[in-house]
Order: sequence, then structure tokens, then C-alpha cells
Amino acid sequence: MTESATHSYMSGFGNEFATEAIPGTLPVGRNSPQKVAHGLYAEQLSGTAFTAPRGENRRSWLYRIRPAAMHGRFEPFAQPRFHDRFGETPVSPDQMRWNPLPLPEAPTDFVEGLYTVAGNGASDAHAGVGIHLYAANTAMRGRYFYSADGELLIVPQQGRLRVATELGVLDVEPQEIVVIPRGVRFRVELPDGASRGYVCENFGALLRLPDLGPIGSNGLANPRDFLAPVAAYEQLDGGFELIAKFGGHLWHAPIDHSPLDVVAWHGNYAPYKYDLRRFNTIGSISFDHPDPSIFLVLTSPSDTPGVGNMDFAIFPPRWLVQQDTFRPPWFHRNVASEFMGLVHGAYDAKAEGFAPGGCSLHNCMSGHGPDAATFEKASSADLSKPDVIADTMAFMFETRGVLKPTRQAAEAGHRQRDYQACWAGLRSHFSPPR
Ligand SMILES: O=C(O)Cc1cc(O)ccc1O
Ligand SMILES: [Fe+2]
Repeated sequence: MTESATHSYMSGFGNEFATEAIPGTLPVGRNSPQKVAHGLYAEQLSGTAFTAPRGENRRSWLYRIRPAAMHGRFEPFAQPRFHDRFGETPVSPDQMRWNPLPLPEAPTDFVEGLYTVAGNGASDAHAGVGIHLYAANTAMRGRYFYSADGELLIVPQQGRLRVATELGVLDVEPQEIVVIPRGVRFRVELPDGASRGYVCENFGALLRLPDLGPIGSNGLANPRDFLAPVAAYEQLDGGFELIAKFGGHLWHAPIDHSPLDVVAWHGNYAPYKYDLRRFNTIGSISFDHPDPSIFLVLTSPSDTPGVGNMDFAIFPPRWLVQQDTFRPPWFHRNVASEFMGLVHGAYDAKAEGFAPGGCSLHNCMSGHGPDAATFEKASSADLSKPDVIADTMAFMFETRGVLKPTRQAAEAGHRQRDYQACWAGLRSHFSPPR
């Protein structure tokens, strides 16, 4: 177990964990005894099909004060900025970029602050993603949320998050990520007040560590650096609200107690966090800039081998030593679609305009790459010296399907209408031999 400021964690990706806030709560040698210790209810939470292969099978057993079934009737919940209405306008192949989502002035909690940018697939078909931003300034009070549509990969950019979940509490800061499994109920507190970040709602297969192939048995994100919370429960009665995202719509139901009432749990379906600064970055030490798959942290596979429903890659600090090489990302067009965000610092393909908290979208086969200033600089850089890319953390949600912006994102005031101008200065240098 490792200690954070106030909470303990258990380490390892997808382990079979067992944790008790009150010792002696977990049944021994069975999951569902006739009577659970301390008068608790036993409840199974399945994240994969019952019959999924053992290596992919995820479920946890929760021992709780009241079962999750206990709440009032769901009614529609109005939060018009958070939804699955991707591609309401014709999806243009334009490269797109946005300034950071403005921070709210009125009191806004995490759920109220969610803002959908783009997405693909369909949550009810368990394929695709929703990509959202959040900008919030107040803790969720008396309110709990879960998404039945997908697991939530949260990438804070400004401000720490305290994520109190059914399975325990996670403290997360910028340059860390947290993943909340589909269905897990949680509340977000904002210890630093105004906070902003990115969320990938993964409708597809659960995120997992990629295979390492010839890299070997270590490297990239190492399993032991993933941290799951220890059991922590609150025993609270009151007039609370349970908000659900289900089928692309938001719903709320009254609940007369806190659903974060799990005293002990065991299993391998749990929230986790990971510090991106622990990533063991691997790159070229000879020539050429490698494909960004070398920077893969987590992947949600699709049904086609080697093709991700969603890949989460980062562009962390690293040394560049390649010889006879244009060192920054090359110009390219891909079959995959790329949503990028910047947590911290500057990104090595863009000298200007890609601000921390901002985002960009380069869809299937839309040409992109270094801006004109980056190209000029890197084309004449002195390659006899290594370059260090320090103090930076960019990331990419890369998807198999086209990312369709929402109307609000396509028409947003913070969209950079002149984004294409960053390549306008790339002149023709062609001089054929005479
Ligand atoms: O477009 C981008 O900036 C992301 C990216 C980075 C890289 O190093 C190689 C390919 C790629 O798509
Ligand atoms: Fe790219």
C-alpha cells in the first residue's frame, strides 16, 4: 500500500484487490453468505460479461449499508452541454483547434461543468467514445453521479480533484489521470476551487495496458504504478440526488442516503489513478521520429486485432537524439482520428496557439503536423546536440472512428477559426536540378 496526503491506495493494474474499512467485514471463502458481517448487504458489480475470458473478466463484490437498488424514480436531468449528440452539424474535415474552455463564474460543480466536444459510436452498442471537457468551481454537494454509458478517463489540467467513489477516495492532480469504471457512483470535490480538464468516456472495451511486444516486460506505463483506493464509506442520510448518464441522456433520482456506503470490497473492477510522470518513455536513439503508438498509456481494443476503439497516448518530457532526422512529429494523415489536449507546458509540434487547457481535432485523413515556425526551426536545428523536451505533458485520445464534433463545439466562441493559418507559412522550397 502507498500513502497519499490523506488516502491509501493499493498498487497494480487490474489486480484482485481486497480491502476493508472495518476489519473482518469481507466474507471468507465465499462472496454471498447468508448474513454479511455487521448487517451489510452483498452486491456484485460486473464490468464485463459474466462469461468474458478470465484475463478480461472484471467484477467486484461490494459489502454495503444499503444496496444500489434503493433510490427513487429517475426523471430527465437538464444539463444541455453534456450529451452524446455528436455530429449534429455536417462533420467537416477541417483541422480544428480550441482555446481553453472558459472557467465558469456562477457556482458550477463537476457534472454541471461537463461540456461535450466530440465523439463517435454509440454508448448502447458499447463502441466508440464521448470526449468531454469540464470547467467547474464548486464541490458536488448532496449529489452523486455515474455513467452507465462508459468508463470515464479523467485528465485534470487545472486544479486537483478529490474523487470520492463507492470503492474509496482518489486524490488526483494535473499530470495524473483517474479512471472511474462504468456504473461506479462518485462525487467530485475541488480542493483548489476553479478546475478544468478533459474526459474520455469510453463506450467500448475496458481500458487496459498495451502489449509491449519487442519492448519486453517493462516500460511505458508499468502496472505497479496504477493505484486503486482502499475501502472508505460514508454513512449519511439526507435528501440527496443520484445523477445517471444512461443512453446518452442525463437522469436524476432522489436518494435518501449516500450511495458511497461500501464498507469493504474485493475484486478487480475498481477506479484507479496513474501519475503520467511515472511513464517510462521509449524512443528512437538512432534516426527517425517513431509512430506515437510508442507513447501509449492505455488502450481500449476494438473487435479488430491491433485496432483501438480508443488509445490514450501521452507526449511526456524526453530527450531527442536522432541523427539526420526531422525531430518533431512529421507531417501526416492517418486512418485514425486524433483529439489532443495539453495539460502542461508546450507541445513540440506547435510553437504557438496550442495552450494548456486547449484542444485540437485532426480527423481521419486530414493533413496535419508541425506548424510553420516549428518546421523552420527543426529543419535547421543542430543535430550534433541532443534536445531536451522538458516541462510538458500533452496527450491524445485517438479513435478508430471519425470524431464528430458537437454543434456547441463546432460553433463555440473559443474555437480558433483561423487554425489552418498555422501551416500557411510553409512555403515551397522545391528547387529541381537544372
Ligand atoms: O498529430 C500529432 O501531433 C500527434 C502525433 C505525434 C507524433 O509524434 C506522431 C504522430 C502524431 O499523430
Ligand atoms: Fe497526428
